[in-house]
Amino acid sequence: MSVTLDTYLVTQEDLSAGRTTTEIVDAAIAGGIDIVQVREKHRSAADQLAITRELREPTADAGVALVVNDRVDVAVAAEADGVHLGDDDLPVAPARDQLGEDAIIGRSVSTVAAAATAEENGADYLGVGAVYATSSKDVDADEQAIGLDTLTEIAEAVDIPIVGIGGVTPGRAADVVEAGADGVAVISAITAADDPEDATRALAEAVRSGKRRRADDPAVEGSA
Ligand SMILES: Cc1ncc(COP(=O)(O)OP(=O)(O)O)c(N)n1
Ligand SMILES: Cc1ncsc1CCOP(=O)(O)O
Ligand SMILES: [Mg+2]
Repeated sequence: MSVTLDTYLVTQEDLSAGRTTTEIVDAAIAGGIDIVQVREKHRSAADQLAITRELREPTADAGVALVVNDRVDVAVAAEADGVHLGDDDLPVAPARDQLGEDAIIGRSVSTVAAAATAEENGADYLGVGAVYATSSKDVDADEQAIGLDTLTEIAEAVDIPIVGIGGVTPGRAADVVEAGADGVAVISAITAADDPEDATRALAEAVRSGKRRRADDPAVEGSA
């Protein structure tokens, strides 16, 4: 499995100022989004399935990967490209058994040890965070923002791609990528933006800028 992860939209309709998830995703596709995760945690499985099915054709037509948060069963039923799994979900290996070798399976981590384990277990990519404080997800009191230094340690510890998530904005995305992420995952930076299409473009430009900065860094092996 190989997937582009530069810009990654995680959906959450209740942050979209009255617009539907499909409208937000359509705008993100127009702005060049690479991958979309259906994360409508307060909706029923039936609703999650309906939303994912509605997004199947437009994402496939645009060459945009479509994954489902938490629910392997919804991903199978909607013929999504994969799932994004966290600590409370099915482990990677049984999810792989159900979804197949070609499925995209992402795993959330916030420590080097968890990242190494997820890689060993066959995850295709890691969602690393929360990098910065966020109000889009309830986090336990002991789960503070991990910051860029921990993200760099995780990036250096694994060979699979990682995306930084949590409080990422167009103004911060270049720093996240320069610190070692392959891309950035966001909810509010696109979903709550006045113009989600423009916000997606701004994120993509910031990711390119972070990659240029990393390539130019003499501390990075093989750079100029
Ligand atoms: C890309 C990406 N990274 C991390 C997460 C967080 O997943 P999880 O820890 O399972 O929490 P919920 O999103 O399920 O509340 C993610 N969804 N996507
Ligand atoms: C789902 C998730 N996992 C870690 S932080 C987060 C929320 C990201 O939302 P935002 O981009 O609005 O901070
Ligand atoms: Mg989850």
